[in-house]
Amino acid sequence: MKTTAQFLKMKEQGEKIVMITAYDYPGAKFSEAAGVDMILVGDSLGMVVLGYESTMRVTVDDMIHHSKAVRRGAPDTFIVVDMPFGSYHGDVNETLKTAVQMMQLTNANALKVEGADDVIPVIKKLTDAGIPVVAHLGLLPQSAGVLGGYKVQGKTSEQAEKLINDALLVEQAGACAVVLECIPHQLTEIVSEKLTIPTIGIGAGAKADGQVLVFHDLLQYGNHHIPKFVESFAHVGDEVERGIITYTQAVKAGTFPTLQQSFTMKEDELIELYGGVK
Ligand SMILES: Nc1nc(=O)c2c([nH]1)NC[C@@H]1CN(c3ccc(C(=O)N[C@@H](CCC(=O)O)C(=O)O)cc3)CN21
Ligand SMILES: CC(C)C(=O)C(=O)O
Ligand SMILES: [Mg+2]
Repeated sequence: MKTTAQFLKMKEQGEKIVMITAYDYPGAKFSEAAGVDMILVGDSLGMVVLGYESTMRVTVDDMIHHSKAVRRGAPDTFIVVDMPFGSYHGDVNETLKTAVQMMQLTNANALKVEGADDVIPVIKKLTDAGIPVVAHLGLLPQSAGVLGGYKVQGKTSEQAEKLINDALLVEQAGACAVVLECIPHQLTEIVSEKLTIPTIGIGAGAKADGQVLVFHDLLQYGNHHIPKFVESFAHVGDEVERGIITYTQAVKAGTFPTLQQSFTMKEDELIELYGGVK
């Protein structure tokens, strides 16, 4: 398993960091086998796995449940778990308790929190308690209600300046990496140069130190809206659809199962049972 120190070294040496989200045992297993550097159990699971319209209804228990499965599937990969909406904005001691519970029950390597400002003390508190924290700036899905939807962030010089400053603040607070979501590529380049810790981009261009994509987006698994910044490297949904349609047709037509997929009783046992009549 890679460590935060190794991620720093990868940045120094210009080796890209590959991150993918995973939400269950098989997804984690495939990801580890493919050799990704980090897995994120994202609260995006609320949308792509649980069918909610946003990430706002995902709970700490949801995150723990899925993260445990991911750890079982990827025992040797660095796992980051999202703290969900509302779980880190109360009293900072309460947040630490929640964070400790998430770490202990899931055996994750780090937790991720969205934003700067009020979240800076949280990053400090968790880091001081020994919990590695990944920060998340730019488009903050947990604040979409306030930001006015899933919109690109940091397009004006003023917004960009605030984001650069926030990035420096989360680094100072102790963050071990920072996710940059949906910002102009030029801003990603500036932030990545200014920081010592690695930047992981999503919709943030090529200059981030690493990239992250949602499992179901990059594999096109599901019929959800796929954001513009995604490249789909496979079309798993088409295969799933084809497979289930074919199965349905086979059962209806009586072509499945055949003797090949059946269990057979020996002839003498059958004679015993029916007196030789089938
Ligand atoms: N399936 C999925 N993929 C994600 O990357 C993702 C989630 N869900 N849920 C949580 C957040 C929300 N994210 C999103 C979702 C949609 C857009 C999107 O549609 N953006 C518009 C551009 C908006 C603008 O014009 O500013 C697009 O056309 O891509 C962006 C980020 C990223 N995260
Ligand atoms: C989009 C990524 C960075 C995330 O936070 C998630 O998947 O929840
Ligand atoms: Mg998230």
